This record gives sequence, structure tokens and C-alpha cells, in this order.
Amino acid sequence: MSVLKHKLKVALIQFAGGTPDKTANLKRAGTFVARAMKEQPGTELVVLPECFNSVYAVDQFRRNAEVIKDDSPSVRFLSDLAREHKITLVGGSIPELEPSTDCVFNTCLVFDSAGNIIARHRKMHLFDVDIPNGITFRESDTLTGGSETTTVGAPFGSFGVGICYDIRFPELAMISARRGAFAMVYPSAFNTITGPLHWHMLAKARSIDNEIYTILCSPARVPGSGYQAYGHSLVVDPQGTVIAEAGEGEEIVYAELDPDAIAKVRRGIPVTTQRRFDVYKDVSLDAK
Ligand SMILES: NC(=O)CC(=O)C(=O)O
Repeated sequence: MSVLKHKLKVALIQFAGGTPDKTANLKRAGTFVARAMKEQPGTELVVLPECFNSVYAVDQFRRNAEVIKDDSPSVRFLSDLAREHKITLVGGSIPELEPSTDCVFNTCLVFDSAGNIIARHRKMHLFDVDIPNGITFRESDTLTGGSETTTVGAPFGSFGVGICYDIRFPELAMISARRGAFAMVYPSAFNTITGPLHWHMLAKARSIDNEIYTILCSPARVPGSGYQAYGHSLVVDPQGTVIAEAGEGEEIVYAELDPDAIAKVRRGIPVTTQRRFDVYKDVSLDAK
């Protein structure tokens, strides 16, 4: 059962935040969110990109990491922003320092319209890839992966959260969808190698698998920067159709999600009730 309670206006803030100047990045995010609220009144859900407050680079995460507490700069900023605009805010991701273990995580905080943290998702699957003549990246050199899936209860319904590479692991989306999520939201930062290969296909796949909305929010591409973000923030509907999409530069993507669209797709192709959990209750068993 999907639990989108009413039509929902969303805004995806595709901006070039990931500079070395954290204060400037935060301020710029705030300017874009204010613009979104003016351009699309009634917006209830706003999404920021992965690592929107600092440089997305393996050797920069620890330097920029913050402990998650009320007076940490990015936490305070995001909380104020959510409260000021009375929105549910998926605060992209920020590098997080966990003081008890000294580990650094790539973490998405979700805030309610009163500025309270209602979810913390630590990127579970770290982006460790080595594509010949393409891209080599090893988040695990400096980051630790999270160990919990995240489904958030908001006033308009439940949605799941993953971060970027997490989208390649369909289990997260399925778990959230089985818990009643109407959407998966992924603050992301694909790049100019893997973006053209898989960005749209993965978003469509997660939607079609579960007959839910899929929302990907990317940083804007900055020519000449070390990591070339793909851009193309988008919303895919429960049928697998892209209903709103950005280009590569700074842009806000607006969309309206409709509970009837979920119901209609599920009536027509009822895979959500045709699963054979009697046969494949736990697919991980086969991997042992
Ligand atoms: N940057 C990521 O975490 C993921 C990515 O770029 C990809 O999966 O491709």
C-alpha cells in the first residue's frame, strides 16, 4: 500500500554547491530554496544534491566533516531553512564525523517543517569503482558505509532515502516500497562517465520495480572542476516515465506527484501484489 496522501509539489535544487567555501555553498543553497518557494508556491518537499556543502573528493571528506548536532554549521543551516519555509527538506548529503568511532560517513539528514531531524541516512554502498579509461573512485579510502535502510514518515506520506550509488542496489527501494513508501529520493552525484550509461535507466528501473516515484537530485556540472557531476536531476513516475528533468547547469526541477498515478499503474500491472515471497522470501540466502 502506497501512502502518498495527496498531490505533492516537489522541488529539486540542482546547483553548483560543492566548492571549498562551505559558508558560500550553504548560502547559495538557501538562495535557491527561497527561489523555488517563490516559483512554485505550495512546495512541500525540497531536495538538495549529494555533498552539496563541500567538495566531493575522497581526500576532502574528513576535512569537511561535521558532527551531527544542533550547532554544527550545516545542521543548523538546514534546520533553519526547513523551518523558515515550512518544508520537508531532504538535505542532500554532507560528510559526517561520528565522534565515538572517528568514522566519516556520507550522510543525508531529513528535516520536518519545524526544523527537526526526522531521518539520518548514511550512504550504505560506497562508490568504489575502477572503469578503464573512465573513472576511478574509492570512497571507502576515507568513508565508512552506513548499516541501515531509511524510510521517512512525512505528513504527506512515507518515502525512502538512498544516496547516489545506493540506487544501484534495488533492495533499498524495495524495502521502503514494501513499507509503504510512495517514492525513493536519492541525493546523488553521478558523473560524465556513469551518468550517460546508467542514470536514467536506474531511476526508471527503481520506479518500475516498485511502481513508485523516483527522485534524483544532482549537483550542477562545473566545467574544470575535479569531479564532473552529470546533472540531469529528475523525477520518474510510477510507470517509469521521466516527468521532469534538468539539463547540466544550475536549475530547479519542479514536479507534482499524484497518488492516483500510483494507484492507476498498480491496478493495470499489479506486480506489487503478485510477488512470490513464498519462493524468494530472502534472496540473500542464495549468496551464502
Ligand atoms: N557517485 C556515486 O556514488 C555513484 C555513481 O556515480 C555511480 O553509481 O555511477
